[in-house]
Amino acid sequence: MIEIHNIQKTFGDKKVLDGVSGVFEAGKTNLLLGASGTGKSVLLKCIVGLIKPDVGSVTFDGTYFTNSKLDIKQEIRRKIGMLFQGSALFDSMTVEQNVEFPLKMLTDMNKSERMDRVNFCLQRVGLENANKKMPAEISGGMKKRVGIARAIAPNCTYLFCDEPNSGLDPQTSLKIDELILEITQEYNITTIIVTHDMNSVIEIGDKIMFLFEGKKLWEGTRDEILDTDVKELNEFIFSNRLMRDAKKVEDNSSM
Ligand SMILES: Nc1ncnc2c1ncn2[C@@H]1O[C@H](COP(=O)(O)OP(=O)(O)OP(=O)(O)O)[C@@H](O)[C@H]1O
Repeated sequence: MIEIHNIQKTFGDKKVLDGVSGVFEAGKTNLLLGASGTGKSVLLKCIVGLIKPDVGSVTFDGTYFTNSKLDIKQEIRRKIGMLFQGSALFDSMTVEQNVEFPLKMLTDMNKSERMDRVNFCLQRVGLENANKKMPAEISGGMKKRVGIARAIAPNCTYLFCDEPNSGLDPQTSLKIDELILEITQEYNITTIIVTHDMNSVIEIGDKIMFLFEGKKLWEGTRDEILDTDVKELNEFIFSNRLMRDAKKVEDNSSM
């Protein structure tokens, strides 16, 4: 479980995060939802320690992270897996070498242990025959799978995904969402996903935090989101025609 308390961040004269608090539970897909520029990525970076918040704290399973000593931070960082926008694979390395990379950096496994783990993770994401391929030779969806395999390779306790569906077609997006959900539940990972994709909300939104202009305006589950009376969230959701149609169907069936 990750807890954040009163996170505030200002760049120049722009207050990007204005006192955001919340709890992200283990074994659940926790979504950070909001329009472009509303502070989702900055919040994610504050949580993982890539940006230092001006005010506020983050704890990982009760261990205080913000302002902690380096060794405590490093211990927590070892348990963090990251899936970056665009996958961020190393282009000069094979798929296998990409997944092996964090094991070399973060563990004292020997070569054969590393290869066992690489093969296990690649199999888990459905890529058992891609070991020797280069990133340029595989599709966007496969790259995301390699990114997920790399993120979970060191047995992560916490998984952060920054817009995992960016650049993917709807069908592939759904498969990636399902894979993240399955892995989260199977290994009881605390997963935080930055997204503005309403399909992901409906498919995998165990818990959703809606950010608007740096503030948390709403939180709840995918079952609650269509009935919200928060004006800004309604405007965000129903700017999507499919969502308007889904709401009509829901309203008609409850009449
Ligand atoms: N390092 C930085 N220095 C100055 N301003 C920044 C920095 N990082 C982010 N910002 C600003 O903070 C605001 C929020 O950015 P952020 O990337 O968190 O938005 P977002 O909600 O993730 O948007 P998107 O969905 O488009 O990725 C933006 O106005 C952005 O320009």
